[in-house]
Amino acid sequence: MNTVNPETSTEAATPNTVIKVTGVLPQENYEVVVGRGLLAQLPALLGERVKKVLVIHPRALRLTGDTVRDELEAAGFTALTAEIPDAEEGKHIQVASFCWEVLGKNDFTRSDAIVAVGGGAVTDVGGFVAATWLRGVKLVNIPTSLLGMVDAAVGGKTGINTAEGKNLVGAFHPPAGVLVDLDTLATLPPNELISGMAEVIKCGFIADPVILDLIEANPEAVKDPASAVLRELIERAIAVKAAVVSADLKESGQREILNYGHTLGHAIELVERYSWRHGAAVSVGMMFAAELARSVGRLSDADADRHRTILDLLGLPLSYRRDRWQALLDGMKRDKKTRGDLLRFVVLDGIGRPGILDVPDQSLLFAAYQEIAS
Ligand SMILES: NC(=O)c1ccc[n+]([C@@H]2O[C@H](COP(=O)([O-])OP(=O)(O)OC[C@H]3O[C@@H](n4cnc5c(N)ncnc54)[C@H](O)[C@@H]3O)[C@@H](O)[C@H]2O)c1
Ligand SMILES: O=C(O)C(=O)C[C@@H](O)[C@H](O)[C@H](O)COP(=O)(O)O
Ligand SMILES: [Zn+2]
Repeated sequence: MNTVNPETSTEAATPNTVIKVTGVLPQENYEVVVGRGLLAQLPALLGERVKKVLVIHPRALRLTGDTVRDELEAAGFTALTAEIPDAEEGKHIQVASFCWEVLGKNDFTRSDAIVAVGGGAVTDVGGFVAATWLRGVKLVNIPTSLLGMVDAAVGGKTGINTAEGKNLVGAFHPPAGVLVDLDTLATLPPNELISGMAEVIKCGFIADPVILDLIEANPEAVKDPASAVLRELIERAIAVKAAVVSADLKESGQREILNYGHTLGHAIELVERYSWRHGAAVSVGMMFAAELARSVGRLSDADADRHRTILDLLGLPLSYRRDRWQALLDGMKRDKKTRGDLLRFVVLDGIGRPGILDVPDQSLLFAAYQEIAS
């Protein structure tokens, strides 16, 4: 990891960083490369057996998608693009079906590949298409949002939404590699960068307190896509995620900690019909989890209050509508961590000390919600 003096420095001349993800099977091992100008690495990542590549990208990133296709064509691949609806609209069964149709009509075989280029929504649905086409073909992720870089493109969770909730259909399908090209952040809207910071902060709370210290010391530098401090945060967050998924790819236990703030967060996204950014919803979800942990005596006042301080410092939301409690509760019941009637939450016993809280008593949840409701 490139530790830097953050205030003024940029990271433009920093060499690429490689973070390894390991698994039980050989195909679960891959590298996340962080740097600039990384497209040149794509042909080697795909390998010589791959002849055809489908580049899946959102409409909003047509230029980037076309650039990737052209680079692949120049390297001798047959490359096609599938342009899909932007953001959460893309995480839909009809979009997956459209991609399957393109793959079928163009005779994609098991030795061909998919490259997902875009934010987390695109790597989620592109990954789902890769996981399901012929029961699994090679996938390379090129995340272009901060959230995609630090979280969605890494770890092999792929999926789509259904009318009942977020990510309810999906598969674990690790990519063959992830190219985190920091050049792509130049065009990312500021609110999307802030949304991605919520997942970075999540990694700080569950595993790496240095992340929190860096943000508190440099609240402006973290919003600058060229800053050295942002790069260090990206690498630290990826390192947290890589370590967790290397230990527990299929979420049989430890991986649940990456869901910190998501039980309420996903319910807010559903209630808001996906008009909220994922990171914004997770921010409120972390506030809720902190209040819950405080209320049962697991988290100190100081550590719970630090949630408010740091999320507020970046302008992330801290509260949600009081009158939506019942709808939120209904949404939370469909969370994947739920077992029967038992709602389960990732909570902290301290910064960097995540655990699970089983909640059979809904009045406990309601009381904690009152602390963040507006
Ligand atoms: N699979 C996982 O482990 C995992 C982890 C975290 C989040 N997610 C999922 O990721 C999604 C959120 O990802 P997101 O925040 O990247 O949202 P997103 O994919 O909707 O992208 C956000 C917006 O930014 C635009 N965009 C992306 N890169 C850009 C760029 N470089 N320049 C200009 N515009 C750009 C997109 O087109 C979109 O409009 C959610 O669906 C969430 O559930 C998945
Ligand atoms: O990788 C994981 O595991 C996570 O939980 C990361 C989350 O940030 C991400 O939003 C994930 O998609 C949530 O997964 P879900 O299983 O709760 O749908
Ligand atoms: Zn998330």
